[in-house]
Amino acid sequence: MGWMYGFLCGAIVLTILRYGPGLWRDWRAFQAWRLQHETLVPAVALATAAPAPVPTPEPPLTSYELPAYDPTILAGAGLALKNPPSNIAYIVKAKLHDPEPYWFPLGWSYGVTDVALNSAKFVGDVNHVALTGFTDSGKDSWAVQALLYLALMNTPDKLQLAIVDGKGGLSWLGWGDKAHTWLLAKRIDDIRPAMEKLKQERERRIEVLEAANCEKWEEYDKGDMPLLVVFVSELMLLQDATSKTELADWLNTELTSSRAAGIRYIVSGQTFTRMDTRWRSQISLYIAGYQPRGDADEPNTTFTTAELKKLGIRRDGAVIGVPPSELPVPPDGAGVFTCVQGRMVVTMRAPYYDKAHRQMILSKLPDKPKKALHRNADQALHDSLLRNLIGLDTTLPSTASSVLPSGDLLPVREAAALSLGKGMEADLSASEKRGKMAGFEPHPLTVNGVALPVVALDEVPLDEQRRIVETAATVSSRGQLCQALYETRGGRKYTIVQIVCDAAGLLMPQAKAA
Ligand SMILES: Nc1ncnc2c1ncn2[C@@H]1O[C@H](COP(=O)(O)OP(=O)(O)OP(=O)(O)O)[C@@H](O)[C@H]1O
Repeated sequence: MGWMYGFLCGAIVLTILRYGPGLWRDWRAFQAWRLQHETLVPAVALATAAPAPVPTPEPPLTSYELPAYDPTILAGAGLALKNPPSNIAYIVKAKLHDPEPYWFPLGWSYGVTDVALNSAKFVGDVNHVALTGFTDSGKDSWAVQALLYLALMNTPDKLQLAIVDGKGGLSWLGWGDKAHTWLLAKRIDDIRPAMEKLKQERERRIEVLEAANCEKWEEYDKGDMPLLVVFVSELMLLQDATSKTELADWLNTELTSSRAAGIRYIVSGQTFTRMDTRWRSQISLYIAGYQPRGDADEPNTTFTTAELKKLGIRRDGAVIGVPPSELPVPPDGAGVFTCVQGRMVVTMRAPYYDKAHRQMILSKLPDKPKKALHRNADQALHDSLLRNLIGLDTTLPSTASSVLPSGDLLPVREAAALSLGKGMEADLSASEKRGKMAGFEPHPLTVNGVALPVVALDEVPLDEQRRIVETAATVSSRGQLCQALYETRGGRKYTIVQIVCDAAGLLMPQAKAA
C-alpha cells in the first residue's frame, strides 16, 4: 500500500509542475477579460441601445363610433325592445356626457320617435329599489348589469358594493377580488353576519356624519365616504337565516335610516306577496318582472293590475307599461321588467351581457389593493378601461337600421352627438374631457400635506383613514394615536392604526424607519 501512495503523490507533484504555470497564466488572462467585459460592455450597450419607444397616442374617445342596432319591439311587452344592444359600450357612450355620478341603466324601449335607454340615478332621484320577478325572469342578470355599469363609471372611492346573495354566488364569480366590493356574502351562513355588518356600517356612518355636523350624507364633503349600494339577491333567504319578524324589523330600520348614511338597497325576490309591508314605503323604484298571478302585481309595484293598465297608457294612446302578470313568460320574457316610479309606468328590456362580455368588463375593473395604492392609480385604470370599452367591436345584425338611440327618458341621440365631440370645451385636455364626461374628477386627497393612502376599504373605511392621518399630526407615537382615537392601545384598533400608518409612512417605529 505504501508504495502505491508514494506513486500517487509523485504523479500529482509532477502534473502540477508540468501544467501549473500554464493554468495560472490562463486564469489571470480570464480574470482580466472578465473585468474588461463587465465594465466596458454595458457602457457600449448603453451607447448603442435603441431609444425608448415613444408610446403611440391612443385615439381620442370621441372618434369611436357605435354601430346600429335592432329597434324591433317585443310583442306583448309595451314598447320594450326585443333585441336590445348587448354591449355595455352603448350605455357608456350614451352617458359619457353626463357628469352626474350614480346613474344606472334600467332597460331599452322605444320612445316617442326612436329607441330609448331608460336609466335612473341613486342620489337625488331614486332611494331604494325593489327588484322582483318569477324564477328565471332575469333579476340577477339585471342586477349584474346595473352594478357593472355603476362600478365602471364610479371609482372605488366614490362607490362601494355589498352583495348579499346566499344562493351560492355563481352570478358573482370574480367580484370578491374587486376594489369596489366591500362585502360579498355568497353562502347562506354568510347572511346573518352580513346583515349585522351592514347595520354596523350604517351606525358608524351616522356617527361620522354627526361629528361632521351633517344632517345627511349628501352634505358630507370630505370625499371619503363612498356611496354604498347593497344588493340583496333573494329576500326569502334572509328570512330563512333569521325569522319573519327579525327580517321585517331589520329591513324597516335599515331602509329607513340608511338613506341619510349614503347607503342604497336593491332588494330582490321572486315576489313580495305576503311579506311585511312597513319597509316598502321606503322603496322609490319598483322593477317588476313576470308574475304568474294577477294578485302579485300590487305587492310588487304598489298598483293593482287595473291601475297599472291605466297608468301604462301614454297620451298618444300607446301602451308603454304592462302589468307584471301580463308580461311575456320567461324565457321569452326574461329581462323584461315594468318599472314603476311614482305614477310613471314603463316596460322595458334590460341590457343582457353574455358570460364572456361580463367577465371582460369585470376583468377591467380595479382589483382590491393588497397594499396601499394612491387613488390616482384607480383614476388611470378607469380611464383606460373606458377607452377600451368604447373601442370594442359590437356584433349586430347587418340588416339593423342605422339609428342612434334617443327617446323620452334620456335623449341619447343628443348624448351621442355630444360624446362625438360637439359642444365640448375646446381648452380642456383630452384627459380632462374624459374625466368630465365620465363623471370622474381627479381629486388626490391630502390631509396635512400627506397623500391619503387607499388601503383595502373593507379593512379601514376611507373616513377612518382620514381621521387617523389627521390625528397622526398631533401625536408622537402609534400607541398615542390609538389612545387618542379609540381610547385603547391594542387589539384590532391598533392594527387599523398600523395599517394606515404603514401605508402613509407615518409615525414609523424606529426599526421600520431605519
Ligand atoms: N335581459 C335579458 N335578456 C334576455 N335574456 C335574459 C335577460 N336577463 C336574463 N336572461 C336569461 O334568463 C336567464 C335567467 O336569468 P337570471 O338568472 O338573471 O334570472 P333570475 O330571475 O335571477 O332567476 P332566479 O330567480 O331563478 O334566481 C339567464 O340565464 C338568461 O338566459
